[in-house]
Amino acid sequence: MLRTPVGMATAVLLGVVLLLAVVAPLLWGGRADAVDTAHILAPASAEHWAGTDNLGRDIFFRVLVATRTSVWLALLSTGLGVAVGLLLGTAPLLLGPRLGRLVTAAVNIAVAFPGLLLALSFAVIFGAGASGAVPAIGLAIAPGFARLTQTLAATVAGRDFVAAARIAGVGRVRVLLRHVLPNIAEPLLVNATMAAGGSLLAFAGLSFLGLGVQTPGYDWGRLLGEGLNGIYLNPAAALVPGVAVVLAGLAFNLVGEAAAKAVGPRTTTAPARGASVDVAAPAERRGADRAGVAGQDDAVLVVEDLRVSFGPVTPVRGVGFTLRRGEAVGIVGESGSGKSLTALAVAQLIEQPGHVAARRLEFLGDDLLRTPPRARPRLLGTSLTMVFQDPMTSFNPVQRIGRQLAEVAEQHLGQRRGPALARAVDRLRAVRIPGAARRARQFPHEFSGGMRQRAMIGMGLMGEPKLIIADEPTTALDVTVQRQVLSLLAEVRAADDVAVLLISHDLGVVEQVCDRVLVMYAGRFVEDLPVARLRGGARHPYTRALLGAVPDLATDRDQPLVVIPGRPADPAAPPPGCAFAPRCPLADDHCGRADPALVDDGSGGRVACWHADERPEPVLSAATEGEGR
Ligand SMILES: Nc1ncnc2c1ncn2[C@@H]1O[C@H](COP(=O)(O)OP(=O)(O)OP(=O)(O)O)[C@@H](O)[C@H]1O
Repeated sequence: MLRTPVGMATAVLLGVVLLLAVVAPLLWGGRADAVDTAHILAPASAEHWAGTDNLGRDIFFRVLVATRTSVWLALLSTGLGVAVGLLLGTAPLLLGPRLGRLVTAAVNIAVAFPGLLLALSFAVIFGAGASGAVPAIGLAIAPGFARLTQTLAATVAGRDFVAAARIAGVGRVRVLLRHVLPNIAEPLLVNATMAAGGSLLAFAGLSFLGLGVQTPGYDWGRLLGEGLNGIYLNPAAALVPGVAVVLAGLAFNLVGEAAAKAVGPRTTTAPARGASVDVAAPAERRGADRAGVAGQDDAVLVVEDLRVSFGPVTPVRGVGFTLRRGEAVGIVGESGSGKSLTALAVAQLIEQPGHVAARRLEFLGDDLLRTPPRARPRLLGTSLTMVFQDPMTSFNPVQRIGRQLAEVAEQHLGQRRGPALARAVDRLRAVRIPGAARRARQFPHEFSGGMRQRAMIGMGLMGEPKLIIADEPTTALDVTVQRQVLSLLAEVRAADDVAVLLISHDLGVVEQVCDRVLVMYAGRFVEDLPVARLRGGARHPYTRALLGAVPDLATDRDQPLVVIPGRPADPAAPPPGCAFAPRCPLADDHCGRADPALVDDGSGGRVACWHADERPEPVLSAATEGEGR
């Protein structure tokens, strides 16, 4: 913005205002206070450009000299308002959801009062004078700023890189300082600068009403009030301080945009390209013992009867599976079937009002449900890596890639900045990022989607992850890059014996990476089978329907695409009996009444269907309007 004529003019204007605030009292303080009884209330003239006041003092010089008091008091009250607003706005993040809700409610009530009314009320409470007006205006602008901060912080707090940081065990304050605030700095700065312009006007208003600066002190508001008394004799006496207030306010407002660009250019320029992976978790020393314990039965993750609910709605309704060292398991299913919630529940990332319950939820032998909440991030942060889908939210856009990787080593391995950065470069090299040292100094938006994903896997390798949870990691990538990323995942898995839980709606991706497939429908697993048996050996009508809906080279392009008839079950009202029954051509009355359990078939698979052993007619129908996935 500084390169544009308007931006430059605004910056110059603010520069002049600030310069005057510094030098005017030094240069013209004497002339502004010089009493000239021979020229009392003189109109504007060549000698006195804005006339004189009732003591014959030059109004123009008084306006110049008043710049310091006006600007200084406005900045002071803005600083106070911003500080209080930031504290209130970030309280929900720091205090947790319950106390946070109280603060949010208080802020919402305060925002409902008009700012000017608040300022006037506080000014009366604190008493007339600058020392009362500063906190009055500060407290009046704080609620608006708090609301803005809350909204912005909540948006950023829900993004994947924050979830990633939380898995990695980064504390609340650090998450706030390193991940949340830098990403909301730009709009906050714009708002703060505009608030300074507003404070300037508010202060002028209070002084004008006699509640602000008191004699013998003076600011623009006071000069404006005095000038208005004689406006018919000397309009310039009111006009000049009025113009000063407007110009200075305008300068603050317009320059906010330019300042914001200077502070956070990366947040505004980060483009969206490709998907990405998130978080990392290294292993610390005790991870080795833990692996030994887990090694007895090789189980990395044991899940039994896992349920995730939001109030009366239970989108995940009792799922169970075991993941062993080096094993790759895929969860497939239509959108909304509960795949992501299952993964988030394992990573302990379900937020209130969500509730997670399970008969067993063990990671590397530790009972996650019995681990105190404070210890969970530490436990997971050392051995769990999460790879998210959304390319825009996986990395913190305002931190260099190398720094973000290094943070993991600093946090969990206790490494110093230098060695942690060296390790970050080494890990980037390990995931085949060309020019790793140079790339480590770049920001996420300078990486392509595929590179960002590889970098995220590299972040996972900063330690020694035992489990990688990848939630649709390649959905946003083109086929070539997708293949590279999947190969990398497979390599990491093979090299370090890492277990992989891959969430995908793409059966092809699951087939490429996984040993086993869990087919999810309406919050339950309906089939669990080895990948080798997926084509040809699937027993559940839903699994077969999913397979039938994937076009292959033999698919007749002249025919409409095959879809699964009907709509996925509503998690708020799952049908009684088998949830798939309303869409299943094999369904009978019994299916509509009784929900089949997931039963071991004795040959390495499990299926939940009353008709699993029947060879059904195809459950597919041609696509019709309003139907489909
Ligand atoms: N925070 C939440 N509050 C209430 N309901 C939620 C919440 N998060 C998810 N759900 C609901 O839970 C169900 C399962 O969501 P989930 O994200 O696990 O589905 P999914 O199978 O991963 O789908 P997709 O492939 O589209 O991500 C959906 O119906 C969703 O609307």
